[in-house]
Amino acid sequence: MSARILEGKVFAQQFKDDAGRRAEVLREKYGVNPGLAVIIVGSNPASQVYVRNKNKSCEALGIYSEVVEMPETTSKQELIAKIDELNLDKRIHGILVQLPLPAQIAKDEAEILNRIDPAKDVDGFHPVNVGRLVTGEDGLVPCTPAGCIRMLELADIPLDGKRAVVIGRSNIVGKPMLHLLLAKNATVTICHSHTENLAAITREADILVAAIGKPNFVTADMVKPGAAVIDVGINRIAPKKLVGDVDFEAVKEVAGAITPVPGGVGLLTVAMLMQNVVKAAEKAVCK
Ligand SMILES: Nc1nc(=O)c2c([nH]1)NC[C@@H]1CN(c3ccc(C(=O)N[C@@H](CCC(=O)O)C(=O)O)cc3)C=[N+]21
Repeated sequence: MSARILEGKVFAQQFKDDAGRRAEVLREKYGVNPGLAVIIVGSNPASQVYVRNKNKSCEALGIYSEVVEMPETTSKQELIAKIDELNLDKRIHGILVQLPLPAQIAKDEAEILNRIDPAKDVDGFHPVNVGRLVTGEDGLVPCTPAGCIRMLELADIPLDGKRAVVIGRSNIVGKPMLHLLLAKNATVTICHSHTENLAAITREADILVAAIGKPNFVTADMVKPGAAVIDVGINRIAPKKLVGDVDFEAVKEVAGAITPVPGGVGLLTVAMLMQNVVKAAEKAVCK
């Protein structure tokens, strides 16, 4: 039997509708419109879809959005000066520095991201927000993992007591995913490039999250029959061809539920970004 396809747009639309209603309340009751600033340094082609989808979503929800384009050769000091300016800007409730950064400042990534006011850190990458996630305090949660968890809940896929396996240990997906699944009482295992016997571990997963960045990494023999498979990968294998980390055609015959790429998790990421911008604006208003 073929798996249930978890269509990203169905879930993303619900998150965006909710963000739109809350933005409307902020405008009507407080005269405040949520605002997002996206800083792009240089031109990374992989980032362009994301920027396009973010702009479209902001427009649809009436959220103010500003794209700050800085040259490829921007120095750390120049980027930090821009962040400082946006930290003080009253119209801006969310700041996102598009990753990856160009080579000459890539090594300064942590210092740069840590400069963003945690209250405006809509990516949830600042150590203050990471700490809140780990301890279970309310904060801004990274968009991709947050979207995956909300989708699993809306899709009625049980997490409590279940085995969840995350492949990938990035700060952006793998690690926050671990904490979100743990908070839902799943038993969580993280696998990564040094994991021995990876397939034996993934075959135990009731929920399998693939965030590796390698096309077709997860094959059908690695999946437990009936498992929910969440594909976080976005791999461009040709100018117009996007694939995930999961061998979709084969795995959908084994899994119970699966997300497609495109049309899956990517759309949730954008929707959760809208939620985070609105949340940051709500907190700013109620301070
Ligand atoms: N600070 C920062 N935060 C990020 O969250 C971040 C980033 N930098 N840098 C780039 C990556 C990539 N990313 C995507 C989000 C949505 C889609 C997306 O909307 N994908 C759709 C459309 C695909 C298409 O139209 O080709 C889909 O998968 O269906 C793609 C890619 C966020 N990232």
